[in-house]
Formats: sequence, C-alpha cells, structure tokens
Amino acid sequence: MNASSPPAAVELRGITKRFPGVVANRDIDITVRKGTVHALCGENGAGKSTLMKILYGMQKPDEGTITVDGAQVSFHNPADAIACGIGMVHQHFMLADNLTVLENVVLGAEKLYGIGAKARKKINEISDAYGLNVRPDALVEQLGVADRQRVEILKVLYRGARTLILDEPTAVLVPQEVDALFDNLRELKSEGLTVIFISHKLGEVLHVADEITVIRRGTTVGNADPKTTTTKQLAELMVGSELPSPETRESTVTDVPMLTVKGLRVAETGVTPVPKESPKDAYGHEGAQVGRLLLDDVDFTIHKGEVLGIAGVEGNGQTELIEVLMGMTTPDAGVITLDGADITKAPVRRRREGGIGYIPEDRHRHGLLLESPLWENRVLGHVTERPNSKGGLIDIKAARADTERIVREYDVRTPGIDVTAASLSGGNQQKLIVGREMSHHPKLLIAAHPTRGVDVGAQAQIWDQIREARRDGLAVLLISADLDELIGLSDTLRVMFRGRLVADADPATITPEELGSAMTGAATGHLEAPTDPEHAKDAAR
Ligand SMILES: Nc1ncnc2c1ncn2[C@@H]1O[C@H](COP(=O)(O)OP(=O)(O)OP(=O)(O)O)[C@@H](O)[C@H]1O
Repeated sequence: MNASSPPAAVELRGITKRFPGVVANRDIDITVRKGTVHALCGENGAGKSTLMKILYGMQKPDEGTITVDGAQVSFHNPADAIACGIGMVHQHFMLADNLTVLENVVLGAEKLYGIGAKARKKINEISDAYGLNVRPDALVEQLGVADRQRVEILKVLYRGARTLILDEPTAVLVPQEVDALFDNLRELKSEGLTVIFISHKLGEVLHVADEITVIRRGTTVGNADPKTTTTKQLAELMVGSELPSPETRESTVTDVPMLTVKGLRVAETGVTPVPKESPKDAYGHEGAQVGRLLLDDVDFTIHKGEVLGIAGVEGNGQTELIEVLMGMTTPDAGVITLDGADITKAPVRRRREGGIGYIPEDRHRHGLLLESPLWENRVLGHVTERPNSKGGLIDIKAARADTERIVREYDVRTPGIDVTAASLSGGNQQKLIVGREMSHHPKLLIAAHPTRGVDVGAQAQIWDQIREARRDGLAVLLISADLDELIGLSDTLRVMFRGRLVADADPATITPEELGSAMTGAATGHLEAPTDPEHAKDAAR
C-alpha cells in the first residue's frame, strides 16, 4: 500500500467457493479502501455475485479470510455482516409496497431507534446528510424506481452500514437518475463511507469508480485505473479477447404490418376508486370515473422487419402492455391484430402458437422454473412445438439435444443441462431465455429488457441475433431501461408516460439524455433532432 492511500475498509484474501461442477471463486484477493467507490466487473458467471454474497454473509467461503476495518471476521448470516457495518442493496428491491418509507426502514430494526419520533429524526438526519431526499411518510407504492432505491440505501445506512454493496444499481435508472445516484455515492464517500458496486455498464464504471477489480472465470485478473482505462480496454480485460465491433445501422423495415394495436385501454381494478367528487383520476387526468388508467388509448403498428422501441421509466404501463399483448390480461377496450388475425381475446397458448416469442421483464417470475433443470426450462412455453414435442408427447431426447445446442450457441456458462436454472448466474439465465425464444423463429418478439444483467460481450451477441432475425422479417416490440439499447436497436421509438404513448423520436438522431428527459414527462410530441446531428450521434454512442 502506498503511503497516501486510505486504509482498507474490507480485505478479501484467498477466497475460494465451489459449487458442484463449478469453482465460482478461486483464490480471490481484493482490497477495498475506505472512502472509495470500488467497482467489480466481469463476464456473466465470472463470480461477482458469489463473492458479494460471501461478504454479506449469505454464503460461506470454502477457503479464505475476510477482514473488516483491520479485524478478521466470520459471517454466518447477513445479520453478522450488518453488525460489522456491511450492507447490501439488492437488484430486486425488497420493500413492502403498502407501507410507508418510515415503516419500511424500521421494519426488523425496531430495537435501534424504536418506531416513532426517534426513528423519524434519524431517517431525516441520514437523508439530509447524504442528499437522499427521502420523505418518511410517503407510501412506497407511490414511489418511482429511483426513490425506492434511495429508500433501500437509507435502510442500509439506518442499520449502521459503513460499507455498502450495490448490485447493478443503475440497471433500472434513466440517465438523470443515474447522475443523481452518483451524486449520492459521492456524498457517501465524502463522509468516509465505502461503496462496492457490480456493474456491466462500463462507461458508468469508469465515470464513478475510484478503483476497479476485474474478475474472470472466478479469479481476479487485475485492477484497472479508471483515469487511464477506456471502456474497450476494460471489456477486453474482462473477456480476455477483443470484442466484436458493432455493426452499422441498416433498415429492414417493410410495409407489412405484423402487430397492430388500436385504442388499447386498461383500467386498474379494485384499487383506490376515484371519489365521485373528484373529476380526476390518480394520474390527474380529467373526467375519470374509475380507477386510474394503466393503459390509455395506446395505438401503434409494428411491421415485419421493424423494431419498435418503447422508452419509459418503469411503472408507466409497460408491464400492463406486455400482459395484454401476451394474453395474461384482457383489455377494457381496444383491438390487437397479429399478422392479420384478431387476437384480442385469444388465450396465451394461441398467441404463442401464432408466433409470439416472449422475453419477460422478470425472468424469475415469468421466464424460468428456477428449481427445474435447464432442459425442462428449454421446453417451458413451447411444450407443443418442435423439437420439444412429437406425437403429442414431450420428446425428451430431442429437447435435451436442443438444450445442449442453445447452451453452446448462446454461450450459457454451465456445468451441464441437468443443473437447476437457479444455479446459473443472472446473465446466463437471461441467455438461456433469449436462446429458447429465438429458437422458435417467432414472427413477433416481445422483448422486455432482453440484455438486462448480461455482460457487454453477450449483449453484442444478443443484439446481433435480434438484428439478423429482423433481416428475415422478425417484428420486435422492445421495452428496455437501457437507452443505448433502445437507440441502437430500434427503427422507431415511442415514449410511454402514465399509460400513454406521449412522444416519438428518430433513433438515428436522439440522444440518451433527450430520451431520458422525455421519459420523465418533460417533453411530448415529436422529439426534434438537435441542430447538429453529428454531435447527437456522438453523444448517443
Ligand atoms: N447456488 C449455486 N449453485 C450452483 N452454482 C452456482 C450457485 N451460485 C452461483 N453458481 C455458479 O457460480 C458461478 C458464478 O456465478 P455468479 O452468480 O457469482 O456470477 P456473476 O459474475 O455474478 O454473473 P452475472 O454477471 O451473470 O450475474 C456460475 O458458474 C454459477 O453458475
């Protein structure tokens, strides 16, 4: 350690963790210095989450030591880690929607400051100290994604964390929210707290991290200095080889409609009916008589060979749109036509058989059977289709062989096809789903965050596969929180806000910042290209 560098907040030495058939962590050494933001980068399955679960007491290492503030520790569960000042904010937020911020924060930590005035004072103090801007009495269900994340951070700080682990914290945020989060992280740092974060977004890593550790195939391959490293170099360090360069934009859009949606309307049922005396619904729209409209007069057409991208902050109707298109719910009004056939009331299976592929937004709830082996997951949603089925029965041999093919072609890192989906790393679970859905050559792909949690190499590969299928006439509805993905893949872009499609943009000229600002409701109609299109393209890259 050089004389001027701060002391270690956390030291991991010789950490090894084995699972059946896999060494997830192999002799890992990391020093995280006090008052720094330390990024962990690496391919899908490299071992990042496993290492953080070990540091947070969720898993026990087979070998190695953990030192916190100079003292060696041994964690049996997260409570032990919290007691030593280690806190973790998971990618899937763990808040109770129907409780207030204060109730969520004190839940399970009542012994610290009670549940009344003292707790409220502490919450306000923490919120002020780190610029978190959290309101103790707000109901969590009324908060947006970024606010919820701040509540999660506050929850961890309230429990006395001095080192915070954030697992892909920016995956769900728009650019402006990412900037605000990074401001919060700087505040934490300036107060002497330490942040460790996992991210696949290499530009952001270089922007915010003080130190970067790269993990490849379970072991540390080196540190990168964010001041002198480029995203390309960082990616190459992760992958161990050069990445393919992105292909140039080409249009394959035809004038043959594949999916047409007209006047789609979905009202929230059974929840907070608008009082008679109030002429407005929960969104503030005039004249509403029912619960708020989750989808309000949504119209669009996707043609063969076209990717329609829908941008929007999560919770603005995207989930409801997908559910209606897949047949999980019936709309209150509107017509859905797939390749000339009215499917408005068709059951899910008919839509699937009619050629809809589906990459769900929540892969754990809708994409996989976590406790089932990979080959059974390959059959999921495609039970009646080839090669899974023959003569009305599941053809186990063919399904297994095809699972092996998907694992190979989509580079799903796994010791075999008989392990459970739960044992795959997040990114590898995603690759399996994408492989399964693309294997049936859909006419329409409904893709929600198709590359969420996948590394830059796998992301480029999935984009290529979607582009190639588009060339052959695939129509895609793309919903994504990744604005580079939306801009890079879409032929047409629309912005969804409070259940309506409020704006459209040309993906060739729009910048992520402009798109992000329209997503917060700041701009409607056609988003004009800036006067200097070259500048816009540079910004979008
Ligand atoms: N509970 C488990 N049982 C068996 N194998 C596991 C388990 N958890 C993780 N693994 C394996 O350990 C390896 C490392 O996984 P880990 O989730 O740590 O990767 P990661 O770097 O976080 O990946 P990603 O970027 O995809 O989230 C993978 O091969 C994974 O399949």
